[in-house]
Amino acid sequence: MTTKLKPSFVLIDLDGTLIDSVPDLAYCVDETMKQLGLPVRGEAAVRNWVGNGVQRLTERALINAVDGMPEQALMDKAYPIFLALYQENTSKRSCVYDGVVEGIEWMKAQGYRVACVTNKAEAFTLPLLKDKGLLEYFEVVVSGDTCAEKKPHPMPLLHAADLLGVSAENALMIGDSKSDVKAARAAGFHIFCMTYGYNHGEDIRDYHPDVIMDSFAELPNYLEAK
Ligand SMILES: O=C(O)COP(=O)(O)O
Ligand SMILES: [Mg+2]
Repeated sequence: MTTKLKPSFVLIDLDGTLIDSVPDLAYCVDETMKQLGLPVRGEAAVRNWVGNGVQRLTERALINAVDGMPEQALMDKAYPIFLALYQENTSKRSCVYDGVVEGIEWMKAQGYRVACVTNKAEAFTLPLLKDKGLLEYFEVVVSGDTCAEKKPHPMPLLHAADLLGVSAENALMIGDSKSDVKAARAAGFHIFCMTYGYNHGEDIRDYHPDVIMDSFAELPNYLEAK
């Protein structure tokens, strides 16, 4: 990208973009598996399963694969166990990625409005952002169960625009996965992606975001200053 963008507002994904949440999610997946008498799955596998909400994560953990569905009876047993564990283990092992605070503070200092749009259910999103000191940066938070549809559907992005009271034109999404790219394209947003995030084991470059960044600290290279 040659010219710097001046987006009307900026939406930021949570898992794999702001916060490395996999250590807590993997702990809860493995404890759930143990309680069900199933083999633990480990952090590397869980890393490939995050991004479509906690229900889909639990389904993937049960079948030990990205695609496919478990038996409904097994899911009915597993999901409440996972939810109870994640409620107690939302943020203890999770970390804000280096550069995130610097990048957000830079954007805020330039007058950019920022909001968070995640597929994580609100009951976990708000405590996680709060515990990690990020909640105060966001004017609006749209979670995985806020709208009838999740990313890759554009609905949560457009809903965030509505809540901010601005047109969705010339807006920017910053994410880590193909769901973020697809949702942003469908909503007519610009899309920047982080190299370090979770994308189901695929290289995010294959989905051709406008910009690829290793750190939020690179944002001044791509966004206009005040
Ligand atoms: O899978 C989740 O629960 C959330 O993922 P996201 O924050 O990357 O949208
Ligand atoms: Mg993500």
